[in-house]
Parts: sequence; structure tokens; C-alpha cells
Amino acid sequence: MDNDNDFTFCQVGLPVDKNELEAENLASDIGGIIIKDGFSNGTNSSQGGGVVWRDSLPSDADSKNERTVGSLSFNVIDASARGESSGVPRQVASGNAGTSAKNFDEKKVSARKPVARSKVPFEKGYSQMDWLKLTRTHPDLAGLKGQSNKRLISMDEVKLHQTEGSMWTVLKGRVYNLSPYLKFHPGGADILMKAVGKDCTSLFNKYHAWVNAEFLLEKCLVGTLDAGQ
Ligand code: HEM
Repeated sequence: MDNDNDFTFCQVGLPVDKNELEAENLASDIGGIIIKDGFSNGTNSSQGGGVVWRDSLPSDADSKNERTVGSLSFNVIDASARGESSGVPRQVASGNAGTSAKNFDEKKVSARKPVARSKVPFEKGYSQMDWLKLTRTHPDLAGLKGQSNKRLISMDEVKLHQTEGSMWTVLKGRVYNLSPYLKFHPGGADILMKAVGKDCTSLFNKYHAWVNAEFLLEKCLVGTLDAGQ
């Protein structure tokens, strides 16, 4: 096997990105990182007032660095005690090394409201399983009465079939008799009536482009739409 083309054998290289190198240099120049809590009024952090964590004890070298480059410090504020209910942690960041210090609040991300689904509870005996059983056992769901389902059908003929037992629709260039499926339609029979006598392809795609109608209505096929009409 050619390992060059197999990503599982990819070698992870050293950072060559210019920005990464710059970030590394900058990090080594920073005098120290201090995390303080927001409760103590300890103004002198070097005495440990409110310091939650610091990356190193101030040594001579570190304080020299602090004078030339500075340090980064973060104040950690517990918002829960103030009864803020956003659930998003508030954060205040401050830097004193010439880096532009900005206070920021994380914006609340508004979750999209889910679209209301309008599935209709099926009547007893009209589940999708019941439909599958019926398609396997019924001899003539399309109502062909011996006619071929390979013939071309005009739109005018489709419009004529809007009566009980013979309700035709066009879906993706195929003509189906919807009558036997009406009561099994999970969206309800009423809404499916909109498809009768018409080409329902765009309505179908609007509601559920993912539904495999070719399979579900296989036994309801009466013919192919004559597109030349
Ligand atoms: C013509 C063949 C059609 C077939 C075979 C069919 C089949 C289905 C199936 C299997 C579902 C359940 C989908 C799911 O659970 O994700 C469904 C739901 C639904 N259908 Fe159809 N459908 C057809 C046409 C239409 C048309 C023309 C309309 C609208 C005029 C429509 C409106 C709906 C609605 C509103 C639902 C419920 C949506 C939902 O679950 O969110 N259907 N249909």
C-alpha cells in the first residue's frame, strides 16, 4: 500500500507558520500570566490579593520582563452570585503590556426556533407498516385494470381523475393514483388533496424532499407524464 496517500500516516511537522512562530516568541517575552478573582479588593496582586493562579513566582528575570514587555492578567468574575441567568459565563480580560485591553461580554447566541411539524396521528390500521403490507398484498392499487403503467399520459387526462378511487397526481414526471394512499399519508389526507389533478412536485419538495415517493407509491403508478403536451 502506498502510505503517501494514506492520511493515517501523515507526519505532523513542526510549526512553520510565521504567525505561530511570532506567537511563540511573544509568549516567551511575556512576564507572566495571572488569573485573579473578582471578589478581593487586593489591589496589589504581587501580595497575592485575589490571585487564583499565576504561571510563575516573580523572580528577578520575570520582573525585568514585566517592565519591558509586561504581563497578561485575567480577572475571573463569578456571575452566578449576581443572579445572571444567561448561562453564558461573563468574562473580563485586561492586559497591561501595551496590548489593547478590551472588556467584552460574550453575545447570547439566539437558538433558532424549530419549525413546527404537522404530522397527523394515523388512524388504527393506517400506519406506514400497514401501507407497506397493503402494497405487497393488493393486486391493483393503481386501478389499472390490466392496462400498462408504461404509457404516456397527458396533463389533461390527469386533471380528469379527481374522483374517489381515482385521484391522480404528477410527481417528478410520473403519474400516480393517490387514492389508496390518502389515509396513510403522515401529513394527513386533507393536505394531500392539494396534489390531486395537478403536478405536486414543488409542493412535495417544499414539505419533504427527502421522502422516497418512488418507493412508497411504486404500486400506485399509472404511467409517465407526456411532457410534450
Ligand atoms: C405525493 C406523494 C407524497 C408522499 C408519498 C408523501 C409522503 C409523506 C411522508 C412519508 C411523510 C412523513 C415524512 C417524515 O416523517 O419525515 C409525509 C409528511 C407530510 N407530508 Fe407528504 N407526501 C406526499 C405529498 C405531499 C404533498 C403534495 C404535501 C403538501 C401539499 C404533503 C405534505 C406533508 C406534510 C405537511 C407532512 C408532515 C410534515 C412533517 O412531518 O413535518 N405531502 N408525507
